[in-house]
Amino acid sequence: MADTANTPAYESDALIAQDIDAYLEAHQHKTMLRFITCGSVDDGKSTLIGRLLYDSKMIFEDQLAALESDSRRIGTQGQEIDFALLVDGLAAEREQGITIDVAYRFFSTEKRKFIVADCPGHEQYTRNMVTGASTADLAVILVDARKGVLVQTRRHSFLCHQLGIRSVVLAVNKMDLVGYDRAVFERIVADYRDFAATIGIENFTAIPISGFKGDNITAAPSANTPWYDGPSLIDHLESVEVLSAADAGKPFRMPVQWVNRPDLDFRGFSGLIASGTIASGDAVRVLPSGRTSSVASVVTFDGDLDRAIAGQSVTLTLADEIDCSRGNVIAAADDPPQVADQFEATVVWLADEDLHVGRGYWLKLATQTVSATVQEPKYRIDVNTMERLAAKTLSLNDIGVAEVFADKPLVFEPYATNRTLGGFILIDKATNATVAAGMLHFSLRRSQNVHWQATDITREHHAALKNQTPRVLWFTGLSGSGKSTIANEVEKQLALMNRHTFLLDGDNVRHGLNKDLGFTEADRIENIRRIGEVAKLMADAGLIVLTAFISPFRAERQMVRDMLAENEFIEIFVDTPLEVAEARDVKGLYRKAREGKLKNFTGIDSPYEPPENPDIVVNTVDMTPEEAAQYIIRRILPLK
Ligand SMILES: Nc1ncnc2c1ncn2[C@@H]1O[C@H](COP(=O)(O)OS(=O)(=O)O)[C@@H](OP(=O)(O)O)[C@H]1O
Ligand SMILES: Nc1ncnc2c1ncn2[C@@H]1O[C@H](COP(=O)(O)OP(=O)(O)O)[C@@H](O)[C@H]1O
Repeated sequence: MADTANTPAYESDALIAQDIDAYLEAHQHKTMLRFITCGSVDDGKSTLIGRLLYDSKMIFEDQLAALESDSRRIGTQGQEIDFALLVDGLAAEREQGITIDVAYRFFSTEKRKFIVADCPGHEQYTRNMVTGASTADLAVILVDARKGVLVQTRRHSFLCHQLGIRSVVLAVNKMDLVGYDRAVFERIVADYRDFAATIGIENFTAIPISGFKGDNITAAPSANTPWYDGPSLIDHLESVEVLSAADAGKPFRMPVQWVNRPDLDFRGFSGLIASGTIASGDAVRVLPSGRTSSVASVVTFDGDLDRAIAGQSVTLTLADEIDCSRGNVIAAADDPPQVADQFEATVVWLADEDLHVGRGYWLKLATQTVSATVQEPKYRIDVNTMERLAAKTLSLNDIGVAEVFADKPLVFEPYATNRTLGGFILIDKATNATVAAGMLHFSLRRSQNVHWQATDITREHHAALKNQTPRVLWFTGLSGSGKSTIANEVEKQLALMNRHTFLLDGDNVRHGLNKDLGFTEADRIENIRRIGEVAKLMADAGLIVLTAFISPFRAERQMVRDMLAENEFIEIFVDTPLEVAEARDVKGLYRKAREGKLKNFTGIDSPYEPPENPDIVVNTVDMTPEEAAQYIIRRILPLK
């Protein structure tokens, strides 16, 4: 009965049949609501989605594809835009190697278009939910009326709130199985309200439904719930304010995606408006440089606009020739976002491999990409109990709060204010996989107060005074491979050639600067990071630096290479087999490690990642230290 009673009559069917152009035109101007459905497998999520699609006479994806090709054939573009939105999001994530188990479905009613992210399964729930929720405006939290608020309900609500979803619908489903009992509904709503307040959800809309029978899905109240005086689910989804509308009221921000320069006469900055509105004549500021100008024109594919708003893709031309490139943000001149390089953030770990504290990852925020490290988490959150737990690292599906340090300033806003400029992902530099999603809270005050001091005597001056080209000769290899012995020999020979050098090794680093560090993975990463920074300063001072550390991980050696000028970093692999180094056992450490008296020993129970493309390889089985040194020097000459 509810089935037929709730099925509305749709004009769109007739319109599609008679005048596809008119249909597409009307369709394109409807607002779009992105929402996520959360619930356990048996909460009736699939039934509900099926019901929504069915009752709204959903345009099935294959029909949409047919429509799309039809529209192409008859020269209309309207339909393609929406579909691309759907497909693009997925493609971008696939490129980043993330496993997505989120099904996105598209449907539309007379009033609005919808994209619903359906995140099935218990396994890897966090990863799925983060993927689905990060772009959603609203969450439908499904609760089985027979079971009430469960641990999953709490977890899903918490995650949605963390990801910035501010519209929550508590859909109390399977009301038919509790006899449409008002008291049951009200008790669940009261329970949920108590919980919601503890995690910061201030309000939500509770609707008693039956996905199976169709009660209160498209029309309310259903005859079975005369006591309910709220909207039907569809009514609510059609009328709730969408995020992009809210974003339009905020200050103007547009991350620059690319500089559009078809010829010498035109230079425009293209991007998607993240918030606010823009019109020609508006004063803008380009960040991080802080330069100001005003908008000369707002250009789109279909011609110039008087005004553009959040959610639109536009090209801006400016009145002045100022520097502005991909990754910059064009913002309201009098209300710009912040610029900083150190932050506190919530980090959701999405990869099988744990977070390496201190390792450099690519951080992508809007159109900006920088190298960044995550510090040891302040805590991680048990998503079932909301408890804060101590953590040394983050594992798959963990959510933690940690400081994040970027190697360059980022234009940002707190995620709670602006999802586009506050949300980021971390990418493993070696595998290119997305390993984390994050939400910036605020910048650390110390990062705002540290500024680069431009010095008059440049690194070029320093090098010229020493009459040499600075280099960092980075020796890497197992303990006992011969790094120190050979580096020492190289330094002696360079000294004979009047070169200005400095050898960094365990004796002068691990006993001083790094005496607080041991041999855990995180400590080794930090050890190499600091040594890299010191080597860089010394190279800036014009020196030829030699370093002799195991430096077991490719990622950190690459990090140091990236820190230095082109061709300055020379990776020298002291390629001594483990058996040989172990037989030498200069300090007796291999024996101790074999006896289990020394943990985390490289080559025994801690990994060594040999270089894939070292600049120089030396073989200490066939070469004496002197020969190896000679060979290295020949390879690095000339040094002027
Ligand atoms: N667990 C464990 N694993 C490896 N090495 C150990 C360990 N404990 C102490 N040592 C001694 O410390 C030296 C290695 O320090 P490094 O700073 O080169 O190591 S790392 O680059 O941070 O991995 C290394 O010196 P070398 O033999 O000169 O390489 C060892 O003597
Ligand atoms: N061809 C060689 N090159 C370097 N060291 C060698 C060679 N042959 C033997 N050795 C010996 O191996 C040991 C290497 O130790 P060390 O230089 O401290 O290694 P690492 O710094 O890599 O731990 C020294 O005792 C050195 O005399």
